[in-house]
Amino acid sequence: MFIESFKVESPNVEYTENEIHSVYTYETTELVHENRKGTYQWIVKPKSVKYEFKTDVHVPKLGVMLVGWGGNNGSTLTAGVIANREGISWATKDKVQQANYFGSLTQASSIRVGSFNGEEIYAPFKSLLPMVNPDDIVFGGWDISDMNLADAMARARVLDIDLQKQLRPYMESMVPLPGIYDPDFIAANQGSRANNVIKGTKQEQVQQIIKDIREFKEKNKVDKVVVLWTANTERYSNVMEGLNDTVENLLGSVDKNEAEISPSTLYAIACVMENVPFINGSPQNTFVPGLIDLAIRRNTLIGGDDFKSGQTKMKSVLVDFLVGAGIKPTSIVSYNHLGNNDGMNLSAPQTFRSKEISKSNVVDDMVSSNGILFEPGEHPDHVVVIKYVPYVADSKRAMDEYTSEIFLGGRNTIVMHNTCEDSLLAAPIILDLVLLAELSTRIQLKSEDEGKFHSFHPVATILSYLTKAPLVPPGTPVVNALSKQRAMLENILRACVGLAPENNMILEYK
Ligand SMILES: NC(=O)c1ccc[n+]([C@@H]2O[C@H](COP(=O)([O-])OP(=O)(O)OC[C@H]3O[C@@H](n4cnc5c(N)ncnc54)[C@H](O)[C@@H]3O)[C@@H](O)[C@H]2O)c1
Ligand SMILES: O=P([O-])([O-])O[C@@H]1[C@@H](O)[C@H](O)[C@@H](O)[C@H](O)[C@@H]1O
Repeated sequence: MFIESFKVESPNVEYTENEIHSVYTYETTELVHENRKGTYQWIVKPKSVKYEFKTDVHVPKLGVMLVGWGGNNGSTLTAGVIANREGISWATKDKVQQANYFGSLTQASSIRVGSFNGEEIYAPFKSLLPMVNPDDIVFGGWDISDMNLADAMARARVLDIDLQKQLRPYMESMVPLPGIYDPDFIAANQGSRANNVIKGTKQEQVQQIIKDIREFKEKNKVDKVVVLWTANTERYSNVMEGLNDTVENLLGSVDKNEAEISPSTLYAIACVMENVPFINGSPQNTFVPGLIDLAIRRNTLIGGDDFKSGQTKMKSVLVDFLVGAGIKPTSIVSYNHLGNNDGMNLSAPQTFRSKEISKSNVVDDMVSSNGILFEPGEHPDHVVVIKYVPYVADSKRAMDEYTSEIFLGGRNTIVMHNTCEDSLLAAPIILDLVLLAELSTRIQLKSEDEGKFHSFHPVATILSYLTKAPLVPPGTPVVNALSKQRAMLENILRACVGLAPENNMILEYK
């Protein structure tokens, strides 16, 4: 059965006018490796840690500024939110389609809250904690192309024509602000659209971004801004001592107009200096060490990298299933072709390499979790191929082959064809990223060993379900298995309202 909302009644949860305050016992383990009677043993000790969570229930008026606003993802997301807000429906060749938020975890998925009279009871994921209603988001942003959002939507060739016609009046007045353009970091084929760029030194560009954010906030009277990069994939920046390895060196390099500081890092510096969350939806290493340290120093949320939308999302499910079932993946070949501008940009070797890295590392944690199947350092053959085929446009065609070893020397091969409508899959993920980033900045926590409440670590691992290459604080394990990432996110939000983690035991019926 599905319910629309619920309230937790517990001595561990207090709802006040300003916050939800919960006391939560975190059950974990402590491991020791000790010499017991002459032999070393791994000892696992269950451990309980008391936490308190406080969630500010005042949902802000949220402004979202997209870098690459005029792109396929940016225009599709903007269009989708307007269509939902205005309750637009449109004719397709099959039926009259209503706007929806399908593909958004926060807007279209559910959680189990218990059972009632022998029936499992589920509620909307978004009913866990007060979240921004996406219909209320004010969009803005930057693009190196000056095309207005209505024309950008048409250029993207993602949405039905009848929908586009109804949206045009809302979007034609939306024009991206000039962006920071550096041809050295994206494919040369992007140069023809770069007619809307910020001139000046890197420092002047950073200051312009800061000014843009302030003016956007003032003009739209928003309480908070979140900035998200959905611009083209850049090549990796070289990380070098003295250049970008520390805060001082990074900011010094900007002052010296060092060529190796990328546009995405400049946007991120501006956001962190302005205490505005910055999320990287692409695979490049925007977050060089100096920037991570700057975000930590200023306690400003950063998150990324690279939306996990289709082929890789499936991979983080399938490999988790195989390894979890004791089946040994030995060869993974991921091919796809696409014909949008993203694909055209990725046709350059240096930008493709950024994507190849994020699409390849996604199985590392699952492989290293099973020493029965894999020797230390052993991993499946893993190949990623991306081809640019203009005709298919945004309708990316992914073809995967997973070969595994099974019982008694058997072989299992899974072949999959997955038509991922890239922007229609990515847009809801962008929405979740900005909504969850905003929510997480309203949560404070404190363990029994800590004297005062504090925010989550600025490097937002809570967003990892939505990214191919989760950005984590130094020394933190990277988890890519989709089910674990979703469980982590849901269980943290459950803890904020004093609900135990979903353990799927349903002992009541055992
Ligand atoms: N399913 C998906 O679509 C998906 C999944 C994962 C990652 N991504 C990443 O998301 C990004 C956007 O994808 P898309 O399909 O919307 O691409 P797109 O090419 O349609 O849009 C990118 C936009 O960014 C603009 N741009 C480029 N450099 C800029 C800069 N420095 N400042 C401001 N604007 C700039 C371009 O003019 C373009 O309008 C890409 O990096 C892509 O790899 C997409
Ligand atoms: O998320 P996913 O479908 O695995 O990966 C996608 C790639 O397959 C595609 O080639 C690229 O253009 C998209 O930006 C996205 O990164």
